[in-house]
Amino acid sequence: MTSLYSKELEIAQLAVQRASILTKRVFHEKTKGTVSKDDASPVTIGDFGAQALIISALKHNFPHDEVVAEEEAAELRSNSALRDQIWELVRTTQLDDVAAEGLLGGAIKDAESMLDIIDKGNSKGGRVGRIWTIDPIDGTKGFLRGGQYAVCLALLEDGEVKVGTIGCPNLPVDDSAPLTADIGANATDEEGRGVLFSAVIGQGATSRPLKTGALAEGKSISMKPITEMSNASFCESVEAGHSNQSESARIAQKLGITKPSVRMDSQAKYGSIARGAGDIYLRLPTSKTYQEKIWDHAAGDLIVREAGGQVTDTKGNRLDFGVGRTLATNSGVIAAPKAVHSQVLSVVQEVLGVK
Ligand SMILES: Nc1ncnc2c1ncn2[C@@H]1O[C@H](COP(=O)(O)O)[C@@H](OP(=O)(O)O)[C@H]1O
Ligand SMILES: [Mg+2]
Ligand SMILES: [Mg+2]
Ligand SMILES: [Mg+2]
Repeated sequence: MTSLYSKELEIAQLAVQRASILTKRVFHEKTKGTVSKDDASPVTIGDFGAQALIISALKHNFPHDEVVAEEEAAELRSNSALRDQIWELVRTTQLDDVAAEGLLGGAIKDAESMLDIIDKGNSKGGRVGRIWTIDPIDGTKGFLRGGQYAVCLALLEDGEVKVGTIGCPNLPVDDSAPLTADIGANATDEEGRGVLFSAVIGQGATSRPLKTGALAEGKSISMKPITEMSNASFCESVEAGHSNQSESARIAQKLGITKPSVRMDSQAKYGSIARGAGDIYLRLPTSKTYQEKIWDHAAGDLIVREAGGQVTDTKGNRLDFGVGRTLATNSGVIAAPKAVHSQVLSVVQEVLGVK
């Protein structure tokens, strides 16, 4: 393995696999340690634990890189019961392949170190240098419902996404399985579920079964060309508060799309269109003030573009990951195969009244 970013890709994939094991364990626990964040969104012991395991692996391999991660340990420093619950999970979650676990640097020393590691995800981001961005559980609401969720990791270099990995424990392994709305209670551990999507800039996108040890062999994936808009399928968030679902319905109708939208949580949407299970992903702003977070989009943006897609905001600009922890200069997301992206964008702009 001598290609560019091969070590980063291998570590990212193994780190996402290990964190995914932890999230699946949490899913089966009766109490998920759910607490409400300042913005009223939920976070669970799975989010904190997965973030600790991923940052630990990154710091072991790339000690000088910065990290922008979603969660912070402040709440855990004043809630030792919650801290101990997370520590128990983190302490006892490993890959079941000794060599792979060794590559990630093995276990974290103790509960205090775990809190410090979680807080190493506090970089401000920006346009200079190597910055990893982590969403330890994307779609936490989906996770709690037993629907789709994703463990997401991407490497930015000078503001550009170079490596992206998304682990989707509840998506079918089969790339050709049709896209289905999965809003909950379909749950984990079913045979044939769990997929890991990845991409490296200039090297294409892949999918492989999500394993508990060494990496499975990957297959190249690509977006499906849309021959008839009437047969296209588009996906969007389950959450009406995250994306305007009445505007998306009007856009779909104007495009001639006849199927109802497929609503699923998390960056599983990006992975699903990248492998041709779906065609278009729309995320339409619900407020003028909300700024999308870089960890919600970085891996998906690269995976879709490397699979033959285009990703822009509603103004037609590429997502800019170099402005900080948020996509402060962008609004919404339009992801579609390259050949039809401009057609989709112009209808989006017409319906939203965007110049
Ligand atoms: N008002 C809002 N508009 C758009 N996205 C929002 C939002 N409030 C929260 N989100 C983000 O939406 C993400 C989930 O994406 P989706 O809606 O596609 O499932 C959440 O990620 P987390 O679950 O990691 O917190 C959260 O960051
Ligand atoms: Mg969150
Ligand atoms: Mg998220
Ligand atoms: Mg999250």
